Formats: sequence, structure tokens, C-alpha cells
Amino acid sequence: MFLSATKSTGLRSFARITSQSINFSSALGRVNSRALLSSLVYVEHKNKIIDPASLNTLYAATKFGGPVSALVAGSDAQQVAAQVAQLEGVEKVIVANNPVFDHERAEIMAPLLAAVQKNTNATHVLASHSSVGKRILPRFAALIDSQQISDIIEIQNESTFVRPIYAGNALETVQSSDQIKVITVRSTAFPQVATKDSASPIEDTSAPEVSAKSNWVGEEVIKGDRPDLASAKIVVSGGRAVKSVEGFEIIQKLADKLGGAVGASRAAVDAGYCDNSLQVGQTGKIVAPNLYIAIGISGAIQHLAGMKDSKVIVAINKDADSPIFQVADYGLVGDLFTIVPELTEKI
Ligand SMILES: Cc1cc2nc3c(=O)[nH]c(=O)nc-3n(C[C@H](O)[C@H](O)[C@H](O)COP(=O)(O)OP(=O)(O)OC[C@H]3O[C@@H](n4cnc5c(N)ncnc54)[C@H](O)[C@@H]3O)c2cc1C
Repeated sequence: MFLSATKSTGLRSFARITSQSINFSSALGRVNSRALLSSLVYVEHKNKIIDPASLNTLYAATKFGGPVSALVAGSDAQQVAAQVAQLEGVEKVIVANNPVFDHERAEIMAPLLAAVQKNTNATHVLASHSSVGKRILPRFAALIDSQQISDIIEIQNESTFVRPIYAGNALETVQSSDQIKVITVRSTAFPQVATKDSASPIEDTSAPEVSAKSNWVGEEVIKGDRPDLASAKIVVSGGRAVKSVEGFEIIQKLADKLGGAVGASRAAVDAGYCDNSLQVGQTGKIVAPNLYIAIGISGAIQHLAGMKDSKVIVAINKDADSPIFQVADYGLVGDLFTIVPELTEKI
């Protein structure tokens, strides 16, 4: 690994690190003909709807140039497969229509992925860099003796990828010589595939024999009318400065006026002002909305790691020297308890 370039033009730029060949395990040789390339994308879904991040992952897969197959699993798979079949770039949809795949337990999904990869001969296997993708793909990579490449934001060619490291403060260029590339994709770095008029073929696959050591017991899903934080077009986030649960309501009111999602800094989450599912940053959600409004947030690098790719950033902070203003396109210096209610009312 060596540092190939370092830019210092502000917090929205990165050091670039190049690391060659992360193949620790396999001596299977390189794919050297584009004609042999083909991709398999694991499609996430909930309530019979494709997870939006999978649309970005499918787009990333089309960049390799070869045919793209999509795997849909679970008891709602058939309905979701019909939607996936109408997506641009998808040549074939493979369906594992079996309730055993509900809840996406890694120990069950990884062997399925391995079986489908073998059948399709896919050279690239991709999933979103979501909690599901991050669970399943490492296990799948281990099964096929490959090295996973995580959280890619750019595809340079069929074996070279760019990914952020050090909380997004450096970009690493990774070249893999594994025969089968196992990749998780940062959804905010790629557009979504469009729909097409025709439908690609859908084919069934059977579940491989697996003996699971874990059982799915249940889940508590937090329901809300607001858009999903990770894919929202507008995000309004509050920081430590809101001071209380009641103070955080100021943030929620502005988000509701704008039809946006609510986010938070870790300090606000740790202080108990809001739920930890709202945390944006290195250890929270990565977002890149059209508009991100940071209110009473200082702009620590761990927070910036989760939102600095937002298209327009607005910061409201009483300290004009706060680092958040270095990444902000628009800044308002003042007390949030005065500015935000006024802004909400005027909107
Ligand atoms: C390993 C690790 C991982 C982390 N992961 C994350 C992460 O994922 N996400 C994250 O957010 N943080 C993360 N952190 C924490 C991060 O370092 C910061 O501590 C945190 O982001 C600070 O939150 P804050 O900006 O809300 O609070 P502060 O840094 O305390 O900033 C509060 C800001 O509010 C302003 N302010 C105060 N009163 C007012 C007012 N009345 N009106 C307007 N402005 C006001 C202040 O000027 C200040 O800029 C992580 C830290 C570590 C070590």
C-alpha cells in the first residue's frame, strides 16, 4: 500500500491510497476477457418492495459490461422478482421463493448465494453495503475462498475499485486478483437503475441443504410516517445543542414541514434526545440527500463521514468558527432555538 496523492483543499477532499492485490487466499488466476464477465446482485426487499439501495447496486453491476443476474429470495420473492425483471440492465432474475430465506440470516443466505454463483458462473457478486449485505457477503466470500471488497464508491475496471477509509478521510484504490470478486456497494455513490418496458426472464432455484444454528425469534420495527433516513431526499439533523427530547422536537417539526427524514449526531443520540437509529456518521447511517440541514452540530469528522456527500449542506450553528461551516454550502450563524422555529413557520 502506498499513498499516491493527498489533496488538502478542505474537508470534502481526500487522500488517495492505492493498495494492490488483496488476494490473500486464492490462486485461481485473473479474469482477463471482458466477454467472460457477468454479475450477480443480491436484491434486498421488504413488504414486497425492492430496497432502494439495491437499485443503486444493480446500476453498479451494469458498469462491468457483462450480463447482470439478480437474486431475489424469501416468501415475497415472486412479486419482487416481477419488479426486478423490469429494471434496465437486468438480464435474468433468479428466484428462491421459500420462507426459509425470510429474515436474511447470513448462515442460510451465504450457501444460497454460493449455489447461485456457481450456476450462473458470475465473476462479480454484489450486494448493498447495508446491514444485510455486510452480514451475508463476508460469509459468502469465505465459502468461495475469496476476499470481500467493502463499501466501493467507484469502479475503475473489472478488478479495481475505490473505497473510502479512515472515516472517509482517505480513498483507497483496491485491485483484486480473486477470480470471483465479492463486493458491497455504497448506494449513495451510484445512481439507481431505471425501469424498462419489457421484462427479463425469471427462473426458480431451489434452496441448498443448510443446517442453521440460529433461529429468527422476532423483531421490533420502529414505524413512522417520515421517509427512510438512508434514502431520503431531504434530511434535517440535530446535535447536542438541542439539549433535550423537547428541544429535538424543533428538528422534527422542520423535517416534517420539508417532508424530510430526521437525523442526529452521535452526541444527540448518546444524550438520549432521539432514537439511535437516527444517527448519521461513521458509526451510523451514510446519507447523501439533495439537502442536508445540520442544526447545532459541530461537524466532527465522524459525523461528516456520514453526510459530506450531500448535494447541498446547510448548517445552523451559533459558533461561526464551527468546522461544519467548512463543508456547508449555506451557513446561518445564530441560536437554533430562535432560527429553526422561525424558519419552520416561514416555510
Ligand atoms: C469511533 C467514533 C465514532 C463516532 N461516530 C460518530 C457518528 O457516527 N456520528 C456522529 O455524529 N458522531 C460520531 N462520533 C462522535 C463525534 O466525534 C462527535 O463527538 C459528535 O459528532 C459531536 O456531536 P455534536 O456535533 O452534536 O456535538 P458537539 O460537538 O458538542 O457540537 C455542538 C454544536 O452545537 C453548537 N451550538 C450550541 N448551542 C447552540 C445553539 N443554541 N444554537 C446553535 N448552535 C449551537 C455548538 O457551537 C457546537 O458546534 C464518533 C466518535 C468516535 C470516537
